[in-house]
Amino acid sequence: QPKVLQHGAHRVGKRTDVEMATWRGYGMGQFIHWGVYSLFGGELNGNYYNGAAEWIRSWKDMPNGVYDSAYKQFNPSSFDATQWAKMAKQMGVRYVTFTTKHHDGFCLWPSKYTDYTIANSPCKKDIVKQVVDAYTKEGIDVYLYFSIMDWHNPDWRYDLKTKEDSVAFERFKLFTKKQLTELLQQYPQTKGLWFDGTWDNSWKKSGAFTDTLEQYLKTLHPGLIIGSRFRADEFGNRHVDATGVLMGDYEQGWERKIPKTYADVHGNDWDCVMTIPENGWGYQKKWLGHWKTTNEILEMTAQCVSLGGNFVLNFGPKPDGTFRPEEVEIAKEAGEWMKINNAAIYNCEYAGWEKQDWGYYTKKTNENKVYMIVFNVPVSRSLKVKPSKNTLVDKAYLLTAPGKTLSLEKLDYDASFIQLPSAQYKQPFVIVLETKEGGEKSDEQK
Ligand SMILES: C[C@@H]1N[C@@H](c2cn(-c3ccccc3)nn2)[C@H](O)[C@@H]1O
Repeated sequence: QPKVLQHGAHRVGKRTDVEMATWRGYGMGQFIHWGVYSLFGGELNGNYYNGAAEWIRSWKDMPNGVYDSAYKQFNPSSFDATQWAKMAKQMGVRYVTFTTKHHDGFCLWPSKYTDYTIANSPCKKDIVKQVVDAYTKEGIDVYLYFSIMDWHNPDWRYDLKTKEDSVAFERFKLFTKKQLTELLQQYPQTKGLWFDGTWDNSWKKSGAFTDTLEQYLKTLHPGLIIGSRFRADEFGNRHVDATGVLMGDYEQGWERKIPKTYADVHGNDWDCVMTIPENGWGYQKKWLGHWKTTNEILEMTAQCVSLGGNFVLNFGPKPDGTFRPEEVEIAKEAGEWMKINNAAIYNCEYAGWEKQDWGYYTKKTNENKVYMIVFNVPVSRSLKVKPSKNTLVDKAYLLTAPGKTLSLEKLDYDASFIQLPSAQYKQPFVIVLETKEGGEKSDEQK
């Protein structure tokens, strides 16, 4: 493979513009999966599909005709985008990613390029517009999810084996470009596009097209943010090109998984998208397996921010447009915690301090402040703190009690103990460490 790629990454390292700096500081986001699949909720004739509910069309027990005519029942009587946006605002999320078209091809906006849209359902509302407008009004940035793979479009191909395949896929690529143009022109508040359904050979063999299309979209919409799941290089590599450079503005591979260490993120921007049940993004009548508690979700949020990323939690509204009670409760509880502690989540980054058992460090961007987000108080109530080299702790206090300085008992090897007052620690809490330069010079600085 040649040293210089024609259609690989065009930038090495993070984007340095203000739009990406805003994205980097979000901390917490919301994903929403809503569409025709929500009507089924993972169930048909009393049988439950044991895969992800939004994939129910691919279930062997789901006749295509049954699924493909179901949009005629899509009539969310209780849909209220303002209510959705207010719930999200209360939760403390700062961006939302909303499904405009999932793999099934049903468009939640009145696209001119297919009849399989909300305009031909009983609902008729421009759902995408209502969501974009309502969330933007609440001050939450909107990103649009778009599945390249489109099971409804007869020109979609999983692979390009014949001349006919290639002719059809050319039509499909043009259709895709037109729909994306439509979305950016009709919903200009959009800050980015979240692509999915790009793992098949047909797309991997379209590296040059993905490069040209991404550049076209960014010209159409300057500042647009697109993750690494969109592109392929001319050799069919995805996410990382043949020379090992990320293609995209952030690493978009962290779906239902969180990096273990900072090394795992390879210096890229990234976010993790996560479901509340173990799997399944669209509404599911019966959540199979474990559902995450609010404390688990807060710990995942802290974990992601501590490793320089954002945490995005998915909600799957019911066909009537309301949320499950469990989702409403999680949004409320998480919001109560975020209201008090969001300083340790918003506009924070990887601190680079040695991880301790009590929880996670985050560092306020462009400030000499490190936060300890404490989830596990040891029976000794002594929290070990070991700043990075050439950094000293000047002052420590609970975020909720800035006037009461916590004492640090010095230990060997540049570490200290913070002795917590005896109290009941029922909630995760935050300690603020005001830092200053000093201590032993790091190897590089000698
Ligand atoms: C954000 C999530 N991405 C979609 C997805 C993921 N996958 C998938 C495909 C191959 C391996 C592992 C996961 N298929 N569809 C899910 O349906 C949901 O939209």
